[in-house]
Amino acid sequence: MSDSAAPVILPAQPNASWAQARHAAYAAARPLPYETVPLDEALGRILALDTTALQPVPHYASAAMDGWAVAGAPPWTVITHEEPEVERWQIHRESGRRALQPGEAVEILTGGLIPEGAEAVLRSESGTVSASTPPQLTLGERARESEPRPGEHIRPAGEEASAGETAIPAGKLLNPAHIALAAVCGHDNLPVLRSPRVSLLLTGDEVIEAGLPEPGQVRDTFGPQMPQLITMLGGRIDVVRRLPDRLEDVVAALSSDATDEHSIAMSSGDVLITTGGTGRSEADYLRRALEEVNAELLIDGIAMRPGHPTMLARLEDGRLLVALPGNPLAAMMAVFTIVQPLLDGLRGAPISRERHVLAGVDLEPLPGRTRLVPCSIRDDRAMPSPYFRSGMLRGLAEADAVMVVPPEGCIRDQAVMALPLPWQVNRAPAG
Ligand SMILES: Nc1nc2c(c(=O)[nH]1)N[C@H]1C(S)=C(S)[C@@H](COP(=O)(O)OP(=O)(O)OC[C@H]3O[C@@H](n4cnc5c(N)ncnc54)[C@H](O)[C@@H]3O)O[C@H]1N2
Ligand code: MOO
Repeated sequence: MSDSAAPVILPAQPNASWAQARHAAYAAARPLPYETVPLDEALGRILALDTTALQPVPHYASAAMDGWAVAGAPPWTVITHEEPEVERWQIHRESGRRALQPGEAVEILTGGLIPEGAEAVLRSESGTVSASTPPQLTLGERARESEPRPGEHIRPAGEEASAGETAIPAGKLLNPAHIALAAVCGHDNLPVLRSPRVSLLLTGDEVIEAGLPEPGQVRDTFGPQMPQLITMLGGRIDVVRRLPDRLEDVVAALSSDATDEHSIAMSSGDVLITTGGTGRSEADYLRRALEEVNAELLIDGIAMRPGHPTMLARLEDGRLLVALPGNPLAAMMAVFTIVQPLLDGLRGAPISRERHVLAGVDLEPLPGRTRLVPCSIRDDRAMPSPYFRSGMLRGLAEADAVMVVPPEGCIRDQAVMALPLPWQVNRAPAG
């Protein structure tokens, strides 16, 4: 967290509703301080300060077409310069070297300097130059009757922005066009809000990282994808660590006091994300560890399925901690429900928006619980996947979105909320 940001005090939300949990996570975040990054690293970041034009844009009056800058009425005497030997990069300056008198013209390239006195640019295809000395320029057969109109094909200086004018206001989520505009305005770097650093702490002694697990073991589903998923959501992973299922190791990883060599160095991020161990069994240490480090619980369980044991806490030093359940689908749904809005808030972005879909089937009520169901969109209807249980991944892997089914259920053709998947936001919806 930013040192300057006062923590938001929220009442703990035991068994918060799904919507409360999302908003509490967003509200718990305060945008981080800004940093300055080169233009090619600014894409997707939030602009921290207004970007002004450092000089007029464009910064000189130039030709929009290849041809001749002309003054007065035709025919024009084409002037040439005495010193044609110029370096290649200066070629666009040549046309502006001396002022034109009425009845004169000078060759000009697209982007070339408009000389003083010029009134228009005549396109090369609209003019004919005689072989005489000095050469005379007249309108060619292909010229339009009114050509050239006053000011035609001249891009005036400052047409897009004057010097000092705000070209991109603070708070914008920077897209490629913003970056290009910042370059044109003369910037090499941009001030952007710092991306939230995320430390990922994976628990589960039964979890293996490669090969085929034996009964009682499971393959790790978080390590190979969660860092990239967090990156897609605008975070930056600083460490990924595995913790043994032992209270003192979990406490050490969360603690900013040097309880042992694992302290803070393991998890220095603005946000800590843990996986597993959220339960109340003898083997689950997360709750006890949070108590031991005096964490303030902001969300203690969410009335949703899957993912109900999810927690959000603030550690004494201000870092935020999201405890994801160990079940693979439950953890992913908890990421969409609270990690995404938390990262939105920390990076100064608006809360990511849900969309609406039409339910493709009736879904039974589940009193008191919101269900998050992977679905595919077929014929504009959301069809829930049969692989929706908390340990299953096939449903999400094939999904186009996640339906947010309210506790009272829904009927076919009813509009229900849906979460777009972070890896699909740039794709057209499936039909
Ligand atoms: N008596 C109760 N038992 C359980 C409840 C309950 O309310 N009462 N809730 C169930 C639900 S729902 C969930 S979700 C889980 C939450 O459990 P934990 O967060 O403590 O997670 P673990 O017990 O550590 O693991 C659960 C499950 O997930 C597997 N796992 C863990 N890490 C990974 C990983 N990196 N990759 C793949 N799979 C992982 C782990 O092996 C377990 O099978 O509690 C239920 N029980
Ligand atoms: O809440 Mo658990 O996450 O249903 O599987």
